[in-house]
Amino acid sequence: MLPLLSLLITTFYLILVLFFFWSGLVFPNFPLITNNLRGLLSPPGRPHTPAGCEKPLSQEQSRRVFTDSFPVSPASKGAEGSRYRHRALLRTRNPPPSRPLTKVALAAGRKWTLSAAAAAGSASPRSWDEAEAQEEEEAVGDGDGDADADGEDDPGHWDADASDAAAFGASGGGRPHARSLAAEEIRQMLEGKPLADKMRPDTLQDYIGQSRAVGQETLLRSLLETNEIPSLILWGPPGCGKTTLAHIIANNSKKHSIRFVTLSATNAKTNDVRDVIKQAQNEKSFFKRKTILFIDEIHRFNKSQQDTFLPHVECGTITLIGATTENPSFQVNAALLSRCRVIVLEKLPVEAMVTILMRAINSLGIHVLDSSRPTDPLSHSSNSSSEPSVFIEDKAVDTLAYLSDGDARAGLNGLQLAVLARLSSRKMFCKKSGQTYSPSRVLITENDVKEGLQQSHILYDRAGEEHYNCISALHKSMRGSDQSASLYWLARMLEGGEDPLYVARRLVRFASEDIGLADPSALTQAVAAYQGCHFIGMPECEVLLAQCVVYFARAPKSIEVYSAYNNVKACLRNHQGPLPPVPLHLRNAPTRLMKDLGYGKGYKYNPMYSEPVDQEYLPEELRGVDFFKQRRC
Ligand SMILES: Nc1ncnc2c1ncn2[C@@H]1O[C@H](COP(=O)(O)OP(=O)(O)OP(=O)(O)O)[C@@H](O)[C@H]1O
Repeated sequence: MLPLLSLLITTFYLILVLFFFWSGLVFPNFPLITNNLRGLLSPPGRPHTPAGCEKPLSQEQSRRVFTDSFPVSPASKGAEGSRYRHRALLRTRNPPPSRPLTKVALAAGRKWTLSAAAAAGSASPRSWDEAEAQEEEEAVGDGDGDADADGEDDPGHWDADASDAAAFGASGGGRPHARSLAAEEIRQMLEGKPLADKMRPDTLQDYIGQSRAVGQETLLRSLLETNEIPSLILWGPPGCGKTTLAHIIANNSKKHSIRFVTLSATNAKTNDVRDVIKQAQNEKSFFKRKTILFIDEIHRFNKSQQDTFLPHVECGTITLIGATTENPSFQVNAALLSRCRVIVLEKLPVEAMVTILMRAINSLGIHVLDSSRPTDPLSHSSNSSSEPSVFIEDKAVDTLAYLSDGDARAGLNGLQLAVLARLSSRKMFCKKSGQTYSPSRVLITENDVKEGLQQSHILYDRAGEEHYNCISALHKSMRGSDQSASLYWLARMLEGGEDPLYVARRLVRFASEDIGLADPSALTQAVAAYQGCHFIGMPECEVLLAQCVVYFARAPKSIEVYSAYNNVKACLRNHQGPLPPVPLHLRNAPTRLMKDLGYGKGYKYNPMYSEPVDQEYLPEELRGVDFFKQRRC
């Protein structure tokens, strides 16, 4: 009886455990893995069709899905990341029939075309949209880099980038005309994910500019090509391509079975880092698999968090790639810095910006209008298509390239906003008129792109290095009596959102440090400007600061007091032993006792003398020292 009972209990528990595994409660990936394991084990003649997949997967695809089913990093949110990849692979097999035309469909070597998509009507559009919405949520929740660097991107999308580049000659700066697309199609393509993200290149061939860092002859390029990735700190202004370079390295390393894990210092905790390191150690010891850890905005980790990486970078458990907009000499631990190669990425030059913008414009199917040929595209009726074509002035592209100030993200997103705004306003007009829509063409002008960019092109980081760079440039321009440069740096800070009181405080200091007694009223001016800023605030106070800055640039300069005072400070700091006592005759004697002790004795009260008074004011041992002439005492 007893053995039967224990057999029953054991069987019950076994069923319970199996149920938990199967339902994914204990190990959320289990159903996914078993589903795909079936595919892996299925005989070559009978390819396996996983749930949700219209067509059967080949054995190789099943194998990829199977291995990808395991969580690889906390950044990929474990099971969620693998589900994402799973769906992504399904997506390549089952393109959504209802999905609007994406740039995938525009490029040569496209994955599917509009008509092909329309023909493949069996997959449920509803479930497809739901899956996509969920994926987008996950991508937002995980942070940008997670999705990108862990290989969780939509393969259809990213694969298309490479073919886009091939189709449009991405590295060339020319402006080939794109295939005409209807405005509505373009609008749909632009909605959702930012254009900058959609256009992120996958390969070094598509990575524009930055030739000093990753040009043909550079060491980094050869290291990347041979997949010998050293620990790196990528330093450069926003939107210059740091994350993109990491994304390219990630793509490359995946081909060589190297794990690439992404964390962002804005939301990752020390424990997340520890988890990654632990996993990297396991991978290294059990599977001899390397791990590259990409930390976006590494400067946001404090010194002790940065210390966590040190021993693991040192012993090669992880290869660290950090991205920062801040000067790493100040923001990254010296010990960590000495173990990494610092790659300085620069603001993208205008030509590179034009190339990047043209790649996007072409992929959107927008026509560039040559301003040297004065034709009015709006006056022509549309061609064969019932919808209008979209045009952009070539000078609008140039302006966008100039104004985005080397920030490709600002440029691409500015383009996206300009096009969307133009297309939406056209739509509104149609609604108001209440008439049937008559086909016309849409032109994006220079003004549209300026509005699209708005203020975002002014590069100014109030909390970071740019703040110090600009105030230093202002100070030096005033010292050098260059009034135009002084005004320029002032405006650059104020337009970038700098606190006017911060500038005013610097002016108070400048009045004494650089003008000093050459024009003592400078200090009055500066204090008045400070108070004026305090009273009226921005934007009214900008002219107060401008007046003060120009006054200072024009004023005579003297550092006499400033340097003499520095000499005194140096004298005090260098003094050996106890400081000399205050001479008795200079001491005040408010009480009888003090008088009896000799305080104030022999002091000559100057107003009582008609002649200059011969009296010592310095301590005995400093007699005769002139701080205005000599530094040593
Ligand atoms: N060198 C480049 N070639 C082609 N496209 C680029 C390049 N640099 C940037 N881009 C485009 O600009 C977008 C933003 O670039 P990225 O995210 O790499 O900037 P970043 O330097 O990491 O900026 P941040 O410091 O603000 O994170 C990319 O998605 C890509 O579309």
